[in-house]
Amino acid sequence: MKKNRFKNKKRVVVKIGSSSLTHPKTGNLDFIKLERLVRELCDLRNQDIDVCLVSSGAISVGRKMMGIKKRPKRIAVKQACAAVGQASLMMTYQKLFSEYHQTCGQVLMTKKTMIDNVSRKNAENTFEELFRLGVIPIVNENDTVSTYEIQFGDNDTLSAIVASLIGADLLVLLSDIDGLFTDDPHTNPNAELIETVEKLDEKYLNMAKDTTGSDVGTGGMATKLNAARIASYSGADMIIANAKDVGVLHKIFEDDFIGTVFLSNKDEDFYIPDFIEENMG
Ligand SMILES: Nc1ncnc2c1ncn2[C@@H]1O[C@H](COP(=O)(O)OP(=O)(O)O)[C@@H](O)[C@H]1O
Ligand SMILES: N[C@@H](CCC(=O)OP(=O)(O)O)C(=O)O
Repeated sequence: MKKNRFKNKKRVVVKIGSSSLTHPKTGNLDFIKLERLVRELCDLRNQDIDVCLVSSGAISVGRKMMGIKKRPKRIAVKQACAAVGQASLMMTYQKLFSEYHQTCGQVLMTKKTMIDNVSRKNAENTFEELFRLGVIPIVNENDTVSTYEIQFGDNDTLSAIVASLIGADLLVLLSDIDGLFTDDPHTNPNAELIETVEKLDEKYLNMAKDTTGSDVGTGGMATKLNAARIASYSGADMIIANAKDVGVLHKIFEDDFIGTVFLSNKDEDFYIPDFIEENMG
């Protein structure tokens, strides 16, 4: 891989998962982690990089606020949790971003937003305008209205779709693990970290299990590889890195980090609505 590959990236999408935003023991928000994340993102903005955050956590935060101990299965319960949790999460983000004089905004999407030509174009225009104004959009799935037929279901995929929509050149998935391993390290202690994936073929897809390492995560490594496929076709590099030190974000731009890099392989014929219809219909 070329040295300094990430130094000149202009538009980055950063996704953080629920398990990385909350303390595993209590399920409460990890304010220190969030504060550091926000500082890192503001510093990227200060370098004139367009930044978009895809943040999970609505359901887990809402679940905690309403004292629901078990992971909800019923969709209506998840939606109610998301209604409460998303508002609270945004309040926290706005407070933290304002400490760095950074404006942020909320964008909630469903699969319909991307399939319908008018709403997709509107979403694209909104993102462009937010970037022009120097705002950091914070994206999540619109969980409160998104039933089975219209949901992405996981934010790894959503973040790649957003990266594709806004023409990002880098997608970073901050996870509870260092990157893609040869097998799930939680079940196989001999699993080894893969540093670079040049071409995402069967060999890698077979390594990624859909098991999640936490009580709040969705999709495990399988959805991350799906995201890598979308990002790569769209012309964005993708990195999986560990959210335990969110300082990894500036280290990426300094080319000095631990993680898995999926190199972009732009496909000029790649058209996101077709991909969604064909693969997630
Ligand atoms: N090949 C693999 N390499 C790394 N992690 C894997 C692999 N297969 C499955 N996993 C699991 O995926 C988990 C990360 O996905 P997930 O729990 O959805 O995290 P997040 O909430 O950070 O998105 C890891 O903790 C690990 O248990
Ligand atoms: N949209 C959901 C998160 C879905 C999701 O992919 O969660 P995660 O695996 O924690 O990134 C929420 O905000 O609770």
